[in-house]
Amino acid sequence: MEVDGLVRRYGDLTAVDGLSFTLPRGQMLALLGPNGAGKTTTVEICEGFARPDAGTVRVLGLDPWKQAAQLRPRIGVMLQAGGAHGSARTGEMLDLVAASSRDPLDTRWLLDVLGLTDATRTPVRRLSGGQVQRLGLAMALVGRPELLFLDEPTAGMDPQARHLVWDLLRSARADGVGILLTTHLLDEAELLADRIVIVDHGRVVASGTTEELTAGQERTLRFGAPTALDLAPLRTALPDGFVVSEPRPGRYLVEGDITPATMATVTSFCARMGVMPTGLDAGERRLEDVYLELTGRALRG
Ligand SMILES: Nc1ncnc2c1ncn2[C@@H]1O[C@H](COP(=O)(O)OP(=O)(O)OP(=O)(O)O)[C@@H](O)[C@H]1O
Repeated sequence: MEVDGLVRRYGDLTAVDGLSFTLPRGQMLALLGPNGAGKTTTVEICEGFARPDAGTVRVLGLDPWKQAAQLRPRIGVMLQAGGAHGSARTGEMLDLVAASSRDPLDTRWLLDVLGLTDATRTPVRRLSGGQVQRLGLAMALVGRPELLFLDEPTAGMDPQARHLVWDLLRSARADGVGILLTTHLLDEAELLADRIVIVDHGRVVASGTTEELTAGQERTLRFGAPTALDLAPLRTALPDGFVVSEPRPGRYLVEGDITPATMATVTSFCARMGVMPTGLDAGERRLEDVYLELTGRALRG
């Protein structure tokens, strides 16, 4: 899937402002961004539900707006609201979607995999929030899509359901299914996605693998040990330019270009002193740190 220079306006508002990214077949890409960043608008255009004002979009080699009828049977869409009729029963709803696809998965098997067998005869409106989400995922998967669009798929799910869904998405990807995921759960993106695209104000502000986004030389190393250690041997053992201090009793800080050799020096110093370092931490940046640096901490409307 290729999105190039995508623009979408609503009156005076430019919701998507020249957005570009690619999703290779069989990979999982996470679109991240604050509320109102333009993610849903982008995904709707890729699904063929909305028309772009400018730019080009190719999904499975097709133009999603002009060739929507050809594209639809090849993609699976999981909507935030679930997309199921409230009065239909869970099993009936899934059967209905299955009946409209050429080679559907076995619906009983799918309900079982998603832990919905006991809810087969339950009207959709009586399902819990997490069950509705799982039904939505079943509806997206039942037609054996080549590409899956998932809008916050695990929002409102308990940890058990979330792990189940993650496993299911990993096995779909292993079967060659491409996945475009939007999520506000940065640990979910970090855990699952091959590539991350961070969007703000309708533009890409960063993209790459988690490792690429969080890369950079660490500048601090912290560890805990008994208070008032004699730090002179550690200072001697470290290269010039390193600063070693005990900013709080029992918490030690090493500042400089932290490398594996720095770690080794610190642990062998501790061994010589006969102390056990605790919480040895090289100030590793997480996706959340990068995300907040790029998009700020201010709340969005
Ligand atoms: N049909 C519409 N008419 C007018 N404005 C719209 C319409 N759809 C979206 N917008 C506006 O476009 C902007 C982008 O919205 P969009 O739903 O794409 O953001 P999002 O990144 O998906 O946000 P969220 O994380 O809250 O789902 C927002 O300011 C939104 O209010």
